[in-house]
Amino acid sequence: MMARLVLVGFMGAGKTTVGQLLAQNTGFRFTDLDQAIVEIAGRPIPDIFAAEGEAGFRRRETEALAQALDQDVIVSTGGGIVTQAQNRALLKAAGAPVVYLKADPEVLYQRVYQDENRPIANSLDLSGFTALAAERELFYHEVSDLVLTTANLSPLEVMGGILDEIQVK
Ligand SMILES: Nc1ncnc2c1ncn2[C@@H]1O[C@H](COP(=O)(O)OP(=O)(O)O)[C@@H](O)[C@H]1O
Ligand SMILES: O=C(O)C1=C[C@@H](OP(=O)(O)O)[C@@H](O)[C@H](O)C1
Ligand SMILES: [Mg+2]
Repeated sequence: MMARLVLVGFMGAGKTTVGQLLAQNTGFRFTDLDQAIVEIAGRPIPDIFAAEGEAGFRRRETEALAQALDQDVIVSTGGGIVTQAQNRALLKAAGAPVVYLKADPEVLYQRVYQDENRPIANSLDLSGFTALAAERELFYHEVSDLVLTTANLSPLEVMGGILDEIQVK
């Protein structure tokens, strides 16, 4: 069994929102890796970061990714999924189409910097956030089959853009 579709992209790109919409629209089950990690850990993401460090969170994330890719689900990843070589290898070998949701860091920053559930966004100023996006940019391209620029698109329009290009069935 394998995943139907995987969404990647930087924090705030709409992976969780659009993944949920895609699942509703196609009837497939939905797995958000962050939600899966929180369920297994029994505590919210900032608490995992505080107790286990980012390294602890990344170990949990790789495990959650490997599991989800083996299931019949639509998968939304966290923005840092591509920072680990092992995760990039898993994504490239997954067989499922991987879609990169792309938008300007300025737009993304406004969406997430005040969100207390996103410890990394929370701790960075705009220039740090932009630099981190730039560091990851090549990796998102490396793992993805389709790049969708989401500027000015609503979540429903982003979903439509994906379904125009990829047959999720
Ligand atoms: N296309 C969009 N246009 C405007 N706001 C969006 C869009 N996609 C997501 N959002 C909003 O931005 C925030 C981050 O979205 P989310 O789905 O959590 O992103 P991600 O999972 O990629 O970090 C949420 O408040 C969400 O409602
Ligand atoms: O970019 C990152 O390093 C992270 C992104 C988050 O997911 P979203 O991309 O859904 O915010 C979450 O996995 C964690 O806070 C770390
Ligand atoms: Mg998310």
